[in-house]
Amino acid sequence: MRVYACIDDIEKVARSRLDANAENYYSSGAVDETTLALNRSDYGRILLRPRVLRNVTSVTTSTTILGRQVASPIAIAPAAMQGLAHSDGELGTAKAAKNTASLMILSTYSNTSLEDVISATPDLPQASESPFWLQLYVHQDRCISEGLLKRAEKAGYQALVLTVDAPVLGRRLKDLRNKFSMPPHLKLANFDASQGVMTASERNSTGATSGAKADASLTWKDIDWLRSVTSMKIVLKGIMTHEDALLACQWKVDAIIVSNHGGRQLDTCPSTISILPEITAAVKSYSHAHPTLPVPEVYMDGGIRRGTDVVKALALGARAVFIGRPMLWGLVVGGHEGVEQVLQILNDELRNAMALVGVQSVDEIGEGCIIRKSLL
Ligand SMILES: Cc1cc2nc3c(=O)[nH]c(=O)nc-3n(C[C@H](O)[C@H](O)[C@H](O)COP(=O)(O)O)c2cc1C
Ligand SMILES: O=C(O)C(=O)c1ccccc1
Repeated sequence: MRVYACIDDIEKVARSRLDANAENYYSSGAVDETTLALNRSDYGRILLRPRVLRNVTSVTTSTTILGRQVASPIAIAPAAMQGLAHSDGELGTAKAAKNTASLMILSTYSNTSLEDVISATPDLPQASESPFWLQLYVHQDRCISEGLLKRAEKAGYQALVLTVDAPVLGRRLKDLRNKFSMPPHLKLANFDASQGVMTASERNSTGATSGAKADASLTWKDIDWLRSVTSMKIVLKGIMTHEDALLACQWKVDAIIVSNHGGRQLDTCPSTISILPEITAAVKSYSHAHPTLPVPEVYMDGGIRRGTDVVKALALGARAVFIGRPMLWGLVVGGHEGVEQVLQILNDELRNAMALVGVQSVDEIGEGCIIRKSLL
């Protein structure tokens, strides 16, 4: 396939190839798209400090995520309905995850079943090597979600990622105007028709009021319910305040993802990079107060488009970052090869930025690498 210089070049081509329905669904943020824009522009307010003469002949990006060795701190965020991007859908993304030894979170609302995603990578040595986590939207009928979790555990998923920022769906104006709906040739492959799982369009029209099948009644107590039905590790996706970060510590979840859902949920909430320091500080203070207790790992997503963005996120305390739209753009331009190229470009840029900042390993990336203007 064609070789691209950067993620923005891939995005341009991908967006021109999609029909308006899919292009708008993928690119939109909520309402005025204020948060969507901040997720990008706030990286520009953090500057990098190049340290020199430090021997950077062997820069490595390898790290661990929830104890699993990975080649890079850059991982794949869950995104619904990847069949809109490419006929391979989630199978393409899964293949790219395998080929690049990256971690991938599969969305509840995938067009490929969670079992088929795992079988796309049959040559993994053992289930514990599986690079897959499952994102969960809890159904009003809890039995349906329990069934999904049992299937995921059996198939070899290592963690469940509970998305906590979407009790109702954000108002994406273009989708409302287009009356966005999933094309009839696609299915929500983790469910069968009798389970009454809504399509995105149904959720759009009902999500803010009543009748949606996603369970808006979820509270912190439901973490105990999740623990009672699965032994997978638990990750909360969508934490944006220090209060909720502390609650996540108290509820002993394994990890949190600082995320505002790519600016698609509550518009005018802050960018993730601007709120990350507040979250990592809260988790650190909990850890100091409870030195014998394990604390959640902190990851983030939102607006990562450059290797330098990754350095900034790691400098502010994230252990890993997830990419949403860039993965979708890669899938559009080249199926699994396109996603691989996206990961390749970001990892090349990350290694380049690390060498120029003067560090050889991700552990060396810290506050000393950046100059932070006040972001709020
Ligand atoms: C088209 C699209 C679909 C998404 N679907 C889901 C989903 O099913 N579950 C979920 O937790 N997050 C979903 N997200 C949010 C992403 O996981 C992630 O938080 C966000 O895309 C990160 O921002 P970025 O796109 O700027 O990288 C979706 C995002 C997009 C753009
Ligand atoms: O579009 C999204 O961001 C998303 O998370 C979602 C929610 C419901 C159905 C499909 C996707």
